[in-house]
Amino acid sequence: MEPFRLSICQMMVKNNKKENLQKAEFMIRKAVSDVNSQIVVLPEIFNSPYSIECMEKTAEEEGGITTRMLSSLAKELKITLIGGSIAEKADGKIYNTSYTYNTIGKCIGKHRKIHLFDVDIKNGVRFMESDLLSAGNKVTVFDTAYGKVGIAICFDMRFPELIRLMALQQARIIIVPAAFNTTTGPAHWHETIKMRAVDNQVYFVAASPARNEEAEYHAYGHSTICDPWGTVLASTDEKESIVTTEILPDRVDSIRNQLPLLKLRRTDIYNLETFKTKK
Ligand SMILES: NC(=O)CCC(=O)C(=O)O
Repeated sequence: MEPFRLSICQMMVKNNKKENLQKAEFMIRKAVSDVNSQIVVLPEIFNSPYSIECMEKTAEEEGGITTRMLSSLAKELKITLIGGSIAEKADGKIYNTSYTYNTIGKCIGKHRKIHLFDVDIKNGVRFMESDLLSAGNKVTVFDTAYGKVGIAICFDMRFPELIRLMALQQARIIIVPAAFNTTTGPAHWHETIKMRAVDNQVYFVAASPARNEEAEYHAYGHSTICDPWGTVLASTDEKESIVTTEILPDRVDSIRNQLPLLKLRRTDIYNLETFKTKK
């Protein structure tokens, strides 16, 4: 498969949905016009500040203003657009949901965050997503023009079993719209990205918003793209920027052939199981 370019738009998210949508559009267009990216990725909750109050206010149904914009941009620019995530209203509940659109504007992937970020860290961050959000219950892997892609959202990436399941379902690129913070980011962000890439021999793409010092929740930033050998191909600091790299899809096979971790698992001794979930 041919190499292609992938960009993360590490955008500054403000307390104004319309401005956030305009900023996302501006940065997506720039990633395409400046570096000709074929896959463009937005961060977690890109149309609203990451807070319970703001997510509740900005939540929208599928087919609302945000997903319409994502679909039409993907179609116009002929890109695969991983639309970060938004607060999605459905069935009287609210989910943290990521939508992916292909070059004809069709939704080809939808992931609802499975692991809700309910933490209380001494002298650090306290966040209770479950005060508002319901959890998704599906592992999300789908076909794209660039091979199979798996999507997880932020806290999901801390659960190695989930990412391994994606690799076992043939995902070659794992893309994670995220928003770590200034407590857990410096401690765990870089290591987690690297280990998930190395364990599963996948490209691992973690997209954060830029840090807004005026917001209640301070995102860590440092959007990063790591290759299947654990080499960081591109990264940034906490400021607004576009992070781009070239992806060589054949590198996944090359690394897996030389160091056949997935093949050498001892599934006679241990295995991973998934369960049928309630709707
Ligand atoms: N939005 C999130 O899920 C935050 C996850 C996070 O910061 C972490 O440390 O994990």
